[in-house]
Amino acid sequence: MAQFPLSEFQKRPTPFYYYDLGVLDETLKAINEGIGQSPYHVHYALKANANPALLTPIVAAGLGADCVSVGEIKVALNAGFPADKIFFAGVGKSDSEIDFALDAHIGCFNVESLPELKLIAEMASNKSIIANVALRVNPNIDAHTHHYITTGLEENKFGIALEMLDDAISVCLRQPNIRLCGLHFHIGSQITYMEPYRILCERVAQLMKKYSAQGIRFDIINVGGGLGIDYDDPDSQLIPKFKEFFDIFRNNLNLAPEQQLHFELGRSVAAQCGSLITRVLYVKEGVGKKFIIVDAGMTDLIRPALYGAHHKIENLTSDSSLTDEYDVVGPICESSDCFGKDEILPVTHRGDILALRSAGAYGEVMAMGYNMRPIPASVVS
Ligand SMILES: Cc1ncc(COP(=O)(O)O)c(C=O)c1O
Ligand SMILES: N[C@@H](CCCC[NH3+])C(=O)O
Repeated sequence: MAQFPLSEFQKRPTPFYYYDLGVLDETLKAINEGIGQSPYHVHYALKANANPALLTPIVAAGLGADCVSVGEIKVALNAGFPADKIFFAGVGKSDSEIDFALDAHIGCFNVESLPELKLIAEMASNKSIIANVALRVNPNIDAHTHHYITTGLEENKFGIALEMLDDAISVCLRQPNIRLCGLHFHIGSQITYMEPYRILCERVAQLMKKYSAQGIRFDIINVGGGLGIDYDDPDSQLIPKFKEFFDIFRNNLNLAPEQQLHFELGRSVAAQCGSLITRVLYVKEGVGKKFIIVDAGMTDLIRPALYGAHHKIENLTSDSSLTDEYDVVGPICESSDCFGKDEILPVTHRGDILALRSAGAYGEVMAMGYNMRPIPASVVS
């Protein structure tokens, strides 16, 4: 069971994000143990959570940074990620973002289209520098996850279609200011079923074979992120099974000598160390149901409203052995502002403190000010 500093919580205004750095440390240890002696490198996807309190231990554990905006690159640099371990992904990098990233000498651009490639080449040439580039390939693999967070299908906007990869590679080889260092893939997020990763290994191996026959070698193969976590029962698997995940690649993808395999993990690094802590404002009787109205809303944690996601809800203060059934809802003027329907919880009262678990990833970073609400604070221990 997760431990919460409850007396500390009771003194604070709610809602706020709480991060347990002990859980994060265990997670980072499991990542490094899972990698072992393999030539694998994990880049933490800052989009999951860019809170500096989390980034400090992530830098210390030796992870690189996967960024999707200049804002994230700046946060990564401030947190101490070495520039050459910062990779810049994203389907719509603006001119000013490319300009900043070139000047910062980041490690690599994960390029998603031919026009973007040509722009980076032109801007690098104007600065007389060489940009490292990995081409993001759309491998047309179904990740069997929520349709909003699947990214590796032809119908998705991401990456360069397999049919166009030859063209993109020849553009790279012709451009003196581009150094083609890798191929990049990312098939989706919250993937709990490992078969799509095995299929990805097959696709990668086919491409490596095809291009090595043409004398083209990639220093880096980047297979993206996506490893899912257990939202239903976080305590049964607080630390994701990283070794099993890396083993899929160990068993299905033979790297060439000196070749590195890169991963961009976000959710599996940050989710389980975080909870959204909220107070019960009212317990309201409806027709045939009871509502727990809490002071956190979809503005603080949007995943339930956006994806129909469910975060485990725990009442941290009730000591009742009796339970009741409730819909747990927030104060926002939207019917989708609902954290759980027909939740069985200990009998709950005004003032009780609830934890919405597994909220360390895509929680605080996605908070917004709708209804003129403040962005929640964060507390670490
Ligand atoms: C290109 C890319 N890399 C890495 C990630 C991180 O994914 P996750 O948080 O599922 O590990 C994402 C988000 O899905 C992404 O789009
Ligand atoms: N924000 C999403 C995942 C998107 C991942 C980024 N490509 C979530 O909360 O699950």
